[in-house]
Amino acid sequence: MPATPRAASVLDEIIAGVREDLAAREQALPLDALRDLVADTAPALDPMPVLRGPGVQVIAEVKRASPSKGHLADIPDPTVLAARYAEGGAAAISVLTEQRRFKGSLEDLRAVRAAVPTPLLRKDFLVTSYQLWEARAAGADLVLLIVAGLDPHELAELHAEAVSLGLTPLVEVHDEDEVGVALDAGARLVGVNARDLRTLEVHRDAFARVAPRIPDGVVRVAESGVRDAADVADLADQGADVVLVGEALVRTGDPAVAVRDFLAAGAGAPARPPL
Ligand SMILES: O=C(O)c1ccccc1NCC(=O)[C@H](O)[C@H](O)COP(=O)(O)O
Repeated sequence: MPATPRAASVLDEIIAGVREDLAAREQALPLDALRDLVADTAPALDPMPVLRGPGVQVIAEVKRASPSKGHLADIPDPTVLAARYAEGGAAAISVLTEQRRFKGSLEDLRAVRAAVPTPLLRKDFLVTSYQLWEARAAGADLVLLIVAGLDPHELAELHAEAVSLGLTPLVEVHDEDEVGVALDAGARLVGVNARDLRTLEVHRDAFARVAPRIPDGVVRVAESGVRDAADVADLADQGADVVLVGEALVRTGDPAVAVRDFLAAGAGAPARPPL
């Protein structure tokens, strides 16, 4: 009997849209021209020394909307929010550049780059080398690579190319099995996303379950569903080096104060030793 085809997950649908938009951009700006832009771009910053701690560090996200929550916040000028994050002490700023579901853009990333000196993460669904070059040309220092969105060979290739461009890849996993794939690709910065990108369910126990599989010298990031300082303190106890926070920060009255509160809640965490 023929196997029943698997239903497309939310992640599959997002990536299909990303590939369509990407094709249009590649048409408008061929890779050679993009490489020329990168040649004129300042080298990427290395966020790893700060992300190792001591204390839980914060990656603060510029996030207008999401597939799970819809509209989150009006962010007419992302540089204003980014400046508040930097003032609060964020170790890095994540800028969503996916347009269809998150209402972000590469223009947001370029604008934030021009406004703050903090390391920047291009938060998107990266599936091709072209997007790494785009990230670098727009001033990103880090890129997200999602294990569930790539086959292991593609992941390893993109990881190696990102590193050769000076980018620091944040390799995202959701379960224990994906940790092995991330490490095989060379990951030194692993994010455990509490949100299952296939269903959008948030599993609050994900970090506690998955983090023990991540070796000691690898920096561990807890992603998604962090609501408040108490969550940061719990994640610190579970071995998180970094929290990546979107919704709670874009919805708060004062993002600088919120980042400071999160840093204070995780201040006791020890530094992660080098690998
Ligand atoms: O946020 C979503 O709904 C989402 C859905 C599908 C793919 C990715 C998604 N989010 C990307 C992220 O990783 C989060 O923006 C990030 O971890 C911050 O999460 P939160 O603090 O819960 O806003």
